[in-house]
Amino acid sequence: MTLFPLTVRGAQTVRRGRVLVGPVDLDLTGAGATVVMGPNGSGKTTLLRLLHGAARLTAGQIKWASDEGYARTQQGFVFQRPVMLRRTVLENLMYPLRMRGVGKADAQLQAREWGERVGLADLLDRAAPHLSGGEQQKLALARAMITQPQVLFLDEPTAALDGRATREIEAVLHAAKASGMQLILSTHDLGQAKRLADEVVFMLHGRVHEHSTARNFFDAPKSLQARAFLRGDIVE
Ligand SMILES: Nc1ncnc2c1ncn2[C@@H]1O[C@H](COP(=O)(O)OP(=O)(O)OP(=O)(O)O)[C@@H](O)[C@H]1O
Repeated sequence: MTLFPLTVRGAQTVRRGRVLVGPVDLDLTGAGATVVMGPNGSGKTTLLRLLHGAARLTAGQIKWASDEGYARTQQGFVFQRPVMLRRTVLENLMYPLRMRGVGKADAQLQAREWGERVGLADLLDRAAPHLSGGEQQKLALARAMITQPQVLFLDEPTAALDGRATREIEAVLHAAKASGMQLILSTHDLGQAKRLADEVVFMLHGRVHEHSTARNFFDAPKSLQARAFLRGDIVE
């Protein structure tokens, strides 16, 4: 069962009388990687959380093509700052599988495989909170992917990382895309957006300002604000 298209109509989230995001209308067809861009405070994180069902929808609708319960099991989320269990890397990787009733031996086997895939094979017995920032983010990525969700949300997944860790994480994301996983990620890193995006959602003041193919967005942005943003100017 496919989750796409995702249909968003008049979606809005309000906190203490202030509109954080919306109203947003958006149709995502599952075209590989959707990169959400925009200046600080434009609502990227809130939009991702809304689409994932982690932020409360004050008005409007967000509908996946499949039923809601199934859609929930088919989504992973990687936060900007990873949240680790105070256990070993292996146990962190096994956790989502065990939660879904996978047997211990099988979970361990898959956890080892995924640990290897993201370059953590030598650190499986290390306490997760003792990993470096880059290692923790790789663990968070593997832990979100281990259940093989159809959609993976990533909120600035490499914001605090150096070039090498960023490259390694992007390699995992390219492999995920190639395997058919849909990515919806926010990033400040223009280079990363160009490397990963199939389409771009450009946010401004809590609204979707532009939604187009990556090629059109980077080569011929429609709005003045998007052009200014791509030039590195301050956009208000
Ligand atoms: N829990 C909250 N309570 C009140 N206001 C919030 C909350 N979370 C976010 N906001 C506000 O909502 C707006 C959108 O924030 P959001 O974090 O979604 O933007 P962003 O584009 O991800 O920003 P950045 O690039 O700085 O991470 C901002 O004005 C922010 O201050």
